Amino acid sequence: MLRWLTSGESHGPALVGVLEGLPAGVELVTRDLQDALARRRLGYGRGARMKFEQDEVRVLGGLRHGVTQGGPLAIEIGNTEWPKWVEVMSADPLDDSAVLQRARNAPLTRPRPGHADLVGMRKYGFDDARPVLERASARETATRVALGTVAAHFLEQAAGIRLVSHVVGIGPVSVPDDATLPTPDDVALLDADPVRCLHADSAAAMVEEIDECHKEGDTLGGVVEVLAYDVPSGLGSYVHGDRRLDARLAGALMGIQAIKGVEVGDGFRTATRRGSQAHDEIDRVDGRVRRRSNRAGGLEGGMTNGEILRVRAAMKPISTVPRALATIDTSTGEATKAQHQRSDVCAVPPAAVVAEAMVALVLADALIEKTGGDSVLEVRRNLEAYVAAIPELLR
Ligand SMILES: Cc1cc2nc3c(=O)[nH]c(=O)nc-3n(C[C@H](O)[C@H](O)[C@H](O)COP(=O)(O)O)c2cc1C
Ligand SMILES: C=C(O[C@@H]1CC(C(=O)O)=C[C@@H](OP(=O)(O)O)[C@H]1O)C(=O)O
Repeated sequence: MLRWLTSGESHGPALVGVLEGLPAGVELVTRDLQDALARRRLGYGRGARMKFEQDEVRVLGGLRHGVTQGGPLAIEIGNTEWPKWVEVMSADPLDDSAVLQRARNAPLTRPRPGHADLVGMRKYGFDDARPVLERASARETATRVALGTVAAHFLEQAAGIRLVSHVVGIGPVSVPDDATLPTPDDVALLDADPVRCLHADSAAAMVEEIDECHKEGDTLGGVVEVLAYDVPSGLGSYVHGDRRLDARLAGALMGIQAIKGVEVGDGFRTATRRGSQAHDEIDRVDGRVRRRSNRAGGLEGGMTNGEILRVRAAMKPISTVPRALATIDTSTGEATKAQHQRSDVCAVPPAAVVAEAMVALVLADALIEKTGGDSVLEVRRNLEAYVAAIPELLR
């Protein structure tokens, strides 16, 4: 079993991620994590913080001389904004009243609609939204990307599985259904595109939509897609709901801040079709079992079926709307406008990178579940034995 946990606040000293259950022998260097984190910072429409903050990565455990050791992998990502927040986020009490009176330390009492602020204050008994927003913030997704990068290295080295993510919609602009799917070889091209989209006309229209929205003091959401290539057939299971890989992928994707819907394969579009147009007919071509289409997105009965795995996640528009939304002041009960200092206009491109990381973690867990194994070599050997044992007529 592969488990992961993250800790840390948006403006605290650092975020920390722990990955437990990873086999030994995964080759990885700190630079790989830095590159993946840099990819998460890309994207047209991100706010000021992305420009002046860096992700300072340090591997604290589980990696030696560029190879995982089988023990929990611990990764620290320093918040370079920390020096400005030392007082606000101090772990120990502040006892100097002058310090407490500084504006930055004042309680936040104008909860922002669409954020965790209001309910978090009720639930955890705070009279200040600060502790709520610090942990609810999507800053935490940096840790997920770091952990997901480790999982992706494992998947490729143990099983040849490779992933790629891209943006298929921003606001009202969507990539046409028949657009060519990107492959893992397109990652550099996707990184170079401001909205992580290879369909040039759609990408241009998305940038235009972001500019328009920015001018009007508004925000945008969109849809991202993750593709996994060369996934062996038989990861996940139909035998119980919580073992279905589609359920596990949906849970992991819905666990990302601002994700409000998940589709597997053609997803909601499948519901509008007749059965004859909804499924992927089975054929035998050159002695191999093949599908005539991949509407199911590589998943049937909660298991991978050997086709390209394809999942989408819908992100709601950024909640901190510059043209501030109505709220109440929780210290007076009076009507006011929600607190706002700075924010992204659109964070759909980075959400694609985060979604890819979550899919990598779930697939890595499912692969280890199928093969067992304490080292990359053992996982590979077990996977090869499983595949070799599939009867010829089922291959
Ligand atoms: C990569 C990424 C960046 C985000 N940036 C912002 C932001 O700058 N401002 C904002 O209000 N929300 C941002 N969000 C969304 C909020 O974190 C999220 O809406 C909030 O925590 C409430 O959670 P919920 O939308 O899942 O209910 C971002 C989300 C992601 C995935
Ligand atoms: C810091 C990141 O994203 C942040 C996510 C976020 C939110 O509310 O989720 C709000 C913004 O932070 P702040 O309120 O400090 O400007 C984003 O910049 C990041 O992705 O690294």
